[in-house]
Amino acid sequence: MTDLSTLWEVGLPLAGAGGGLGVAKVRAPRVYWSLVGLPVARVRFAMTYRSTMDVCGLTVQPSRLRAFMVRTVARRGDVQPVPPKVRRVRGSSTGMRVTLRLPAGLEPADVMASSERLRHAWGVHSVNVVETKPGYVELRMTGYDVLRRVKMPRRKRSLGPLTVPVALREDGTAFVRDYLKVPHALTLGANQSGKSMYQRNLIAGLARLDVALVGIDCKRGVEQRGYAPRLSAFAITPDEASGVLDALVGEMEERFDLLSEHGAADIWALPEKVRPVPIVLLVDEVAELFLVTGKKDEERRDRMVTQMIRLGQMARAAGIFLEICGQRFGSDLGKGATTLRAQLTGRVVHRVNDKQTADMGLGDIAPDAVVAVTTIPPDKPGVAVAGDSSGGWSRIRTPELTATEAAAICTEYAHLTPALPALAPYRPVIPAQAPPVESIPLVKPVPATD
Ligand SMILES: Nc1ncnc2c1ncn2[C@@H]1O[C@H](COP(=O)(O)OP(=O)(O)OP(=O)(O)O)[C@@H](O)[C@H]1O
Repeated sequence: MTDLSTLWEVGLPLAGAGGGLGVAKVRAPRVYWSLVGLPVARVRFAMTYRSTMDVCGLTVQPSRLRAFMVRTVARRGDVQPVPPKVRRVRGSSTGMRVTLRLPAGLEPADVMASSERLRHAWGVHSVNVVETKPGYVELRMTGYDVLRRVKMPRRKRSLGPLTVPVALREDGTAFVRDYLKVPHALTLGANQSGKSMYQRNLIAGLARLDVALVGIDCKRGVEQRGYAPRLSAFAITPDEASGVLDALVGEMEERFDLLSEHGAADIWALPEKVRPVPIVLLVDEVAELFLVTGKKDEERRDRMVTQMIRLGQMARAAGIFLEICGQRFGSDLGKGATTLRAQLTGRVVHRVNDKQTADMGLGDIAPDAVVAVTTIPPDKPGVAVAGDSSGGWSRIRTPELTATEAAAICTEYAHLTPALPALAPYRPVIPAQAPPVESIPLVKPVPATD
């Protein structure tokens, strides 16, 4: 009887706690990691650090001075190889970060090459190795798959004037679109891969900033219609798109006159009172701009492509940035496609249907990332590989945001929409009474521009 009641009193709470942790592991991985995973990982790391580094080949022979000190001062006969010095270990709600000082003879690439082995040795979900400064690397470990259910980290410091956190990286940090660092970008992906979700997150962030947004969506505006209240100009047909691109090039030339008047290299060097507002051009399904059905279309297509290339080559200094989206972007689109692509150095590639498309997106800037794109599973929409011209890349996933939520944000921040005289003919007309997203009229009749 006593045994039974002891079993009842002790066993039941234990079983309950075990069951609770099991549920937390699946339903609330952050809580589970903070309560169980992190303490275990810390102990495991501390106990196995030296041996793990040794078997991973991340140790070096000690210097002569050190060997001498060990033999004479510490009076030890055997002189052990030296692993990188652990400078800092920090836990977070998603993982653990360890700063290492590399001894002479080891370089960041050596540690990067062993990241898979380190991951298995310490039983964590992933280990990313980042060089923080010469001689130092940070091991960014995640305790669980943070991309399974995306929760963006809280912003600790204010980001720059033209930066938008768009997605979560697999190391638990925010993937930030920074227009001052990477002015023009390309987003690729097959149907249902998550391109629209990426654009929604981007526009939801941009809508809050002091920028003018210009939309080109030649699928009759189906994707961007909801953003209309926050757009300074909106084109839904190739003719309108051509007019908008001409107007943007005209605006760029005027801004260059202003820069040369003030002897400024870019708009950020201008006095605040004359500085024009930055413009972000969002192009949905770029292939629509390349389509031609006759001779007349061909002229318009060539003109549009030339204007986009000009913007890509020169518009950064004038504060005009390109954000282009499509399913594919290769030479098969037509003349000028690869020249334009070369200007778009920020790349985000979602799941694609073939390796060739992954190559189009990342082959020229981060060749190592191409294989990562081909392994994105179809049941994980929104997962993408982001690369930039530095050759670095990371796996990212956007948080879920519905079209209605993105439209509501654009309506909320509609008062920030600047009127750009050059683009006035393309300003969407929004009725005073906010209508349902589907019934927002699009643009005024477009005057002939040529
Ligand atoms: N980050 C994400 N997390 C969860 N679900 C997502 C994510 N991104 C996209 N999805 C889902 O995947 C589906 C396709 O997403 P989306 O419409 O963004 O893809 P797309 O590439 O724009 O497709 P299409 O080219 O056919 O318009 C949607 O049901 C969306 O809810």
